[in-house]
Amino acid sequence: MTLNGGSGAGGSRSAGRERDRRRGSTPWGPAPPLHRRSMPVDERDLQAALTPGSLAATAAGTRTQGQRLDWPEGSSDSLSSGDSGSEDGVYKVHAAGAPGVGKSALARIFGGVEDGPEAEAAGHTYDRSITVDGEEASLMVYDIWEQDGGCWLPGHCMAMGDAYVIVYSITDKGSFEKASELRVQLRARRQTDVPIILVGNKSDLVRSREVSVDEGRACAEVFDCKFIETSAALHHNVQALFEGVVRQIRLRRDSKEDNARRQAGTRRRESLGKKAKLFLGRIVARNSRKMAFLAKSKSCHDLSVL
Ligand SMILES: Nc1nc2c(ncn2[C@@H]2O[C@H](COP(=O)(O)OP(=O)(O)OP(=O)(O)O)[C@@H](O)[C@H]2O)c(=O)[nH]1
Repeated sequence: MTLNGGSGAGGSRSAGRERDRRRGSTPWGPAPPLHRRSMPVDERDLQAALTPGSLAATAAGTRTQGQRLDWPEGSSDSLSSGDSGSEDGVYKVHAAGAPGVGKSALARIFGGVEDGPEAEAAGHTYDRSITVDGEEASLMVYDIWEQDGGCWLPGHCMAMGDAYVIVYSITDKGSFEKASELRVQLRARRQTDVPIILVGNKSDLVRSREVSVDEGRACAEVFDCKFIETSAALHHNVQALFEGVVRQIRLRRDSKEDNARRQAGTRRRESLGKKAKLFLGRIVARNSRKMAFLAKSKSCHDLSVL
């Protein structure tokens, strides 16, 4: 996030920033008039905000305020009364990446916060309810990744996310390499199958491109995550990114439920002969491994499939 030496959490956070490390940036115009959904946080606020109760309360507050939160253009998103699928009702999404790649810009677009002085005061956490594929989801996007590659609360950042958006700038090879590092660190910390989306931002800066689309896609395939290129400046693919995040979380949730159902079914079939059971199990496992491999190797750019 572009943070001037302001007050509060934002001010202290920005104190050690090395602004000249930012690359390929051009000023961009104000965001379309959206409802603002952000809040300033400091470390204590964040600790409190991370408790399941307060997250649920935030989500509930979002709904009771009854505001409609629209994407910029041509969106089918709307506020509805349904529940989102995460345990506490809010999907927690972390934006990570090297300095100056556009994490804050993307988060602010999601939160509907306009660029400029208002954004400086807005804080680093953005919540919003969106409807994806006819089902409402509440998202809390955390833009709290520090420039030294850590986070205000590293344990929390790595442990509490329902999804991670690892951003690099297509104009900065170093940020691309950093993204791979982060991906490795994240997988080392998170044993669970948490969705990670690799985001090549600043796709509008075509002349300064240092990372090709193919390199981005290949990296996502190697690291087993999803891939999308965005331009926060042009608001290009930002909606697709956050809708994709929701779809990825849901797909994993659904696949866990399927597995649980399959296991329950297996227990019911215990009366079947042992040999037949083993035989069927092996065929199913072999097929699903094959299918998973094929799907993974072809679909890193498709955020609507696993
Ligand atoms: N041209 C262009 N500039 C962008 C884009 N996204 C962000 N920027 C600019 O890049 C600079 C850094 O953006 P930020 O959103 O502050 O980046 P960040 O990753 O949050 O940076 P830190 O908070 O320092 O980690 C700002 O000047 C933005 O206006 C983009 O898609 N295209």
